Amino acid sequence: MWRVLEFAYPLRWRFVGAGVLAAGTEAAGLGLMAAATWLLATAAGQPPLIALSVAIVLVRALAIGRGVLRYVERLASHDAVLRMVSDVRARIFAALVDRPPARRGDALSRMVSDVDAVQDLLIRVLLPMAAAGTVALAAVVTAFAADPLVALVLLAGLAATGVALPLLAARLARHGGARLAPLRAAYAVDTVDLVHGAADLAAFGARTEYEARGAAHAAELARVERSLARRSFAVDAAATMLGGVTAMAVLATALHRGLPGVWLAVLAVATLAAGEIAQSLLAAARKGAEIRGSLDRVAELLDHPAPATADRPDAAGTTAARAAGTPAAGTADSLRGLPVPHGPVHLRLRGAGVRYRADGPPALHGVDLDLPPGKRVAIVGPSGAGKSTLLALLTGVVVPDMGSAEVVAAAPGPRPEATPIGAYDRERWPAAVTGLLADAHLFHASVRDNLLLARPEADDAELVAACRTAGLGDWVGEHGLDVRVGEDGAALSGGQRQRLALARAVLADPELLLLDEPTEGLDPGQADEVLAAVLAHRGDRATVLVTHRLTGLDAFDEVLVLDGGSVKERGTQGWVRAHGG
Ligand SMILES: Nc1ncnc2c1ncn2[C@@H]1O[C@H](COP(=O)(O)OP(=O)(O)OP(=O)(O)O)[C@@H](O)[C@H]1O
Repeated sequence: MWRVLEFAYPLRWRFVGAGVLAAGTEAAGLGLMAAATWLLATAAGQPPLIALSVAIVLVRALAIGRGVLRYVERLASHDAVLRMVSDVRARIFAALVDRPPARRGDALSRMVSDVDAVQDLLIRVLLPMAAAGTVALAAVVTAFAADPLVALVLLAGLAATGVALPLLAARLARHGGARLAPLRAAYAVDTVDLVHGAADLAAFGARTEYEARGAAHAAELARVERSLARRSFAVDAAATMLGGVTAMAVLATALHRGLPGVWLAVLAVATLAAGEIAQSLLAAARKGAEIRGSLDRVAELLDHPAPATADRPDAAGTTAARAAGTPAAGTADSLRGLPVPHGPVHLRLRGAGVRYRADGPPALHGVDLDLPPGKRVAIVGPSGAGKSTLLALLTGVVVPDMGSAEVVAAAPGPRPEATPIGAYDRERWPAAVTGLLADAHLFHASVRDNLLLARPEADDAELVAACRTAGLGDWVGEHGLDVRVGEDGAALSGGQRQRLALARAVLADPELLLLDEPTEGLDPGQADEVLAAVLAHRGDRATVLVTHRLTGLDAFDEVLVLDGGSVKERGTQGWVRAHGG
């Protein structure tokens, strides 16, 4: 909680203002009850109207003031919280972007609810607690002025309702959350499996079994939720009863102490009202217990920016940032670095190795590769050989654990001869090196928007030309650029999806184009045609192609065969021909 509250510090006066308004609202409510009771009790004695006029004005003022205060308080508290949350959201987003894709999914799916928890912490937990605590204390102090013993009884009643019961409610909520979380997770997994896997479950006759499993989890979840709801209602009922008992105890004490009749009425009604304010702490305590996990996750994300490769505490992003002399990854600053060179770049891998897990085998090791401007390299190898990892080194998403991945200076200058790729401005690095990478994502937007991502200033003619190069020219001619592609390209066929992703890479037109199996899903004839068109478009600029097929590699200067993370063979065009390409 404290880590998250650091974001509230710059807005502290706004929060103090919101707290004062919240306390004012509660105080106005309590004052209204007390003043109205005094007015009714006094009016029963039929005094001259002049004796009641102040109370009448006060009741009106408090009745109107309470509504106005509540409105202004809502505006002020939400304004402060939304300012703070936008800051937290930006920091979390930056931390997530720096995570390796493999570790983003879970954090991403939770991000929305976890950030909402930050909002709830202030609006539903801390501000109500501060307001209720202040007003309850003010009520006790006021009662003290009437009679110390009455104040003591009131204090005991309010402490039981506003402290002991909320602690119990928070404990129950924590305990309940721990029981519900795995059941809800299982239920969510069942639902996703049943919806996304519906076709496969039907194809393998497993639908009934999966439905039965989902129904069993749902029934168990409902049973646990019912039992927790019963306990929670019992606490609510105890709080209501305690409010009544406190009011009666206050009344009895006031009678015993011989307080005047009007005071008896005012104290009894005001005690009931104060009890209600204390009861609102039950909801705050429950909410507090509910959002604990979310706050821990937010704090963890803010405190420990993820390394850029999976499960390696001291790798990638942080190494890159250190090498570049920039702050650690996870902050927006980590995206800044050296300016990306204009014009052709010369990249070089020397003994480069990557290890995703400290206790696992390296995904890549001892790889040497020279990529001067204009060179075309093909990387072939079986699945899991490390081909995509090699491309990730060139994009700077992954930083080598062993060896180096560097940019070689074109001419001697003030800079060192070679600079790590990770030292460059990550936002702008794609101008030098980018392409069609593994599992390219298509956005739930139009063809045009998906393409413009690569080059926002491109005009329609350039978009259509890129589509034509990728073999999507006819389709775009027929459907236009404004047709929407669906979630991750779901409205397109597999081949169209792949071609659109390729067109985007072609449009980006970097100095070094990376293509990770760009023709996957196309039949061999089409694949050769598309690859030839892309290479023709590239002209004499550098390209690295990852492929499973040896055909069509005549146009490449070097072929690298990767297996088990290391280079097993390397050759030139002659090598390809000798291997039947
Ligand atoms: N984010 C990751 N976390 C942990 N291990 C990973 C991660 N990415 C890849 N690996 C592992 O590293 C090895 C190399 O993977 P890589 O994706 O580079 O292979 P590839 O040659 O591109 O395979 P494919 O042809 O199937 O795409 C594999 O054993 C893979 O399981």
